[in-house]
Amino acid sequence: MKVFPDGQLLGTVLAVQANFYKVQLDVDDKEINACFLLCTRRTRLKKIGQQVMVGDRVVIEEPDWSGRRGAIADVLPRQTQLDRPPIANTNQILLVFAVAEPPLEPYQLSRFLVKAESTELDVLLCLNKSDLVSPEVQQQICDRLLAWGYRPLFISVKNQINIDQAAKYLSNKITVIAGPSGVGKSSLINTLIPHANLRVGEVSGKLARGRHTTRHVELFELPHGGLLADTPGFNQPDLDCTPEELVYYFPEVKERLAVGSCRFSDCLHRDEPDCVVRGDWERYQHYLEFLDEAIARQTQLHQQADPESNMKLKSKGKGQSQYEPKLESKKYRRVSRKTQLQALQDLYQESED
Ligand SMILES: Nc1nc2c(ncn2[C@@H]2O[C@H](COP(=O)(O)OP(=O)(O)OP(=O)(O)O)[C@@H](O)[C@H]2O)c(=O)[nH]1
Ligand SMILES: [Zn+2]
Repeated sequence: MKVFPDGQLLGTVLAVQANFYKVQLDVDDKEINACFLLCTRRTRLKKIGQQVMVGDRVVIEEPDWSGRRGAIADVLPRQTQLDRPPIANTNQILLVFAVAEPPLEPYQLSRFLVKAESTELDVLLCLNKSDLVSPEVQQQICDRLLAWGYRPLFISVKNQINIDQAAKYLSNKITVIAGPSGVGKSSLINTLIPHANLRVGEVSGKLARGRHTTRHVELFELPHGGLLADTPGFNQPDLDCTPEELVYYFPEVKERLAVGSCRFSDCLHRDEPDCVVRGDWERYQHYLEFLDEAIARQTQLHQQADPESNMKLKSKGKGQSQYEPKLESKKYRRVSRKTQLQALQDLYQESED
């Protein structure tokens, strides 16, 4: 256990309930069983408005070992922050799809991938139920996804194929699992973490997923280190990026943009001349469809906002000012972490609808 000279301890918040935080203390020795304390938040943190989230790295003071209690004295700076689900320090998203039952739909997979990429976290792709298709079909799917810029891991929870490999990807990281309904996410979590006890194959009433249960975010500890959070099943995630950002969420196009650039800096890669993106790559049609959505969404937002929202007030000196169109600089502006990480929020909202 890491103990600071003044008796402080370091740990990770696994769950928040009412005003209590379940904190897993860091242990140096893997043989020692993880140690949990139920903690409160120091008044000083409340006063400065410092929230404590699931996933936060925290400093614990005054541990009471017999009562398994402690107090959170400080929160270390967050590396990442998802707002819905509210989880700090997530490293990656594990996208789970099935090769069959339900059938693998390229358009739906593409949507999930773009949504996941928009968080700017690492994206892992597991294709479950590989027991249901031949090795030849798996190879075809694999070749196709390689061209999309992804190397999928074929697994079968039923036949315990490649589960160790999947576990390796997750070790010592904080991972959020996502994917459509019925692909085997709960089955995978249960096989990775037997004590998680998620109910499998029920349409409603699942732990933390049912319509009528209170949203409860919890990180489950993986046996070989690392933490895993479940997300509710959802079928069509909403894309909420801007038209300019969209293209960057297709890994197979990033290469084209790395070696060349379009004639127009605000090119949306539809019918503009001298465009390096337009071409015969498989998901170009998906790109065009998602782009239409993003444009429609942006137009709607502009209409709701101030009518002068696409104009900015420019000072002309001597107290005078005048409206001018805003420059299209968004494409080269890196989107703020917060905006990117809000992308997963819809997964939660939609499942609650
Ligand atoms: N053939 C086969 N069936 C599987 C496999 N993994 C899970 N299943 C079955 O697929 C069904 C759905 O599994 P779940 O784990 O509930 O799927 P889920 O992704 O958690 O579904 P939601 O909770 O609706 O999001 C269950 O009947 C499982 O028994 C597998 O590897 N092969
Ligand atoms: Zn272009």
